[in-house]
Amino acid sequence: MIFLRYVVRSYSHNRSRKSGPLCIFRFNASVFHGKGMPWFGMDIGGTLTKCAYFETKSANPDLHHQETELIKIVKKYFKENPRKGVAGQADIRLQMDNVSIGGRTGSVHFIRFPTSLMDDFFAIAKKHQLGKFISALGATGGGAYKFEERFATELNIKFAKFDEMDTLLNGMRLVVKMNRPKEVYYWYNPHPDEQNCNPPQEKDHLSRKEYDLNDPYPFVLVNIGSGVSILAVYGPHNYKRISGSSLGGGTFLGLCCLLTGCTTFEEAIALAAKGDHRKVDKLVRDIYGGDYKKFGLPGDLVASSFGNMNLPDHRLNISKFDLARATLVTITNNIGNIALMWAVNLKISRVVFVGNFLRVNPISAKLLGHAMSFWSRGTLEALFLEHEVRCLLLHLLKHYIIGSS
Ligand SMILES: Nc1ncnc2c1ncn2[C@@H]1O[C@H](COP(=O)(O)OP(=O)(O)O)[C@@H](O)[C@H]1O
Ligand SMILES: CC(C)(COP(=O)(O)O)[C@@H](O)C(=O)NCCC(=O)O
Repeated sequence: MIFLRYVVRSYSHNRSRKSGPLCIFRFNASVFHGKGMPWFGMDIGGTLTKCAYFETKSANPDLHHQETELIKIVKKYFKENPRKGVAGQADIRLQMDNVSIGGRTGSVHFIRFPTSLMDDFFAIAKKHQLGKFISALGATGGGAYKFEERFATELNIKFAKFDEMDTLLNGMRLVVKMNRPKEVYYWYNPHPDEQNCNPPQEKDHLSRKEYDLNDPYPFVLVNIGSGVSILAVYGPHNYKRISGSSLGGGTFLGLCCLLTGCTTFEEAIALAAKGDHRKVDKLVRDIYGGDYKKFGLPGDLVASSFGNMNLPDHRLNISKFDLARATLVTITNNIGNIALMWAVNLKISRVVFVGNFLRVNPISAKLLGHAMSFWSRGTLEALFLEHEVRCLLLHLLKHYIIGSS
C-alpha cells in the first residue's frame, strides 16, 4: 500500500513550541512502507487551503535521513517562494502533541494558505518536481474536485477524494476524542444577574468553559467557511444538510475589504475589535426611543443592520472601525438566527459552530454564544471547538493510515 509521505515542520517562530513547516513529498513506498513518516491531508476550500499532517518519531534511521533531506528542500521552497502567502502559515496554536493514530504517537500539525494562490503553489510544485515524490494525496473541500485534474496532469499527483461534510463530521468526532476534555467549550456568564438581561451583543466578560461532548447526538453543526453549511447530526453516520447561507465568512471579508480598504482577515478583525456597530446600525431604541416591551426587544438590539447609513449625518460620524464591527455583527447575527431557527425547529438543544470564520474571532464566538442563549431563553447551548479549522483532515489521516474511518 502506498502511503502519503510528507515532511512538514512548522516554520513558525513561536518561541514556546517546537517549530517546524511544511511541505509535501512522497517517499519511495518500497523503501519506507509507510512507517514512521508524517501523513498528510489537504482541504481545499473556497478561501483557504488547509493542510494537516501527522508527524511521528521515526525509528528508522534511513527514514530520518530522508526526512532531514526533505526538510532542506522545504526550506528552499520557502525561500524561493515568490509570495509569502503561499508558503502557508503554521497554526502552531492548533498543534496537537502526543496523539496516537494507528498505534503510533506523534504530533498533528496544521498549516494553511490562501486558495487564491494555488497557481503559485503549482509553479513551485512543478519547479521542485513534486510529482516525483508524491503519487497520491488525500483531499477534500470543493478544491478536491476543482483542482483534481490539474494535480493529475500538471503534477502527476492523484487525489483520493473525501466529501467535505462526511470528513468534517468524522474529523470532529476524532478531534473531540483525541483532545478531550479541552476540545469543546462554551461561553458562560460568570455574573448570572446579567444573564438574559441584555440584548444579544457580544459580551466581553464572558468566559470560556470546557464542555464534555461525551454523548453528542443529536446536534446541529454550523460550518462557517466562505459560505455557511448547516447539518443536523443524529448519529456517527446519520446526518443531513438542512440549510446553508451564502452570507458567511467570505461575505464578511469581502464586504469589509470594500468598506474599509483592509486587505486581510486579521486586519478586518482587528478593525472590528475597535469599532462600535451601534453607530452604523439602527437600534430598537432609535425607533422606539427605548425598549419595545411588548415583545421583549431591548432598546440596544439591532433593529436594522446598517440602517443608519442612509443618513448623511450618521455617515459623517462613523469610522472604518465601526463599519468593520457592523459588518461582523451583521454576518454573525444572521448566521446565529438561521442556526437558532433550525435548532428550535428540529428540537435540538446543542449547536456546534466550526469553520475558520471563527479563527482569531472571539467577537463572533461570544456573540453567537450569548445570542443563542438569549433568544432561546437558555434552552440552547452554543458550543465551539478549539480546532475551528476544519479538523476533517484528521479523518483523512486516519483513513489513509489505518484504512478505516
Ligand atoms: N488568514 C485568513 N485568510 C482568509 N480568510 C480567513 C483567514 N482566517 C480566517 N478567515 C475566515 O475564514 C473563512 C474561510 O473559512 P474556511 O473554514 O477555511 O472556509 P473555506 O473552506 O471555504 O476556505 C474566510 O472567509 C474568512 O472569513
Ligand atoms: C458550497 C459550500 C458547501 C462550500 O463550502 P465552504 O468552502 O464555504 O466551506 C458552502 O459555501 C455553502 O454551503 N454555501 C451556502 C450555499 C447555500 O446557500 O446553501
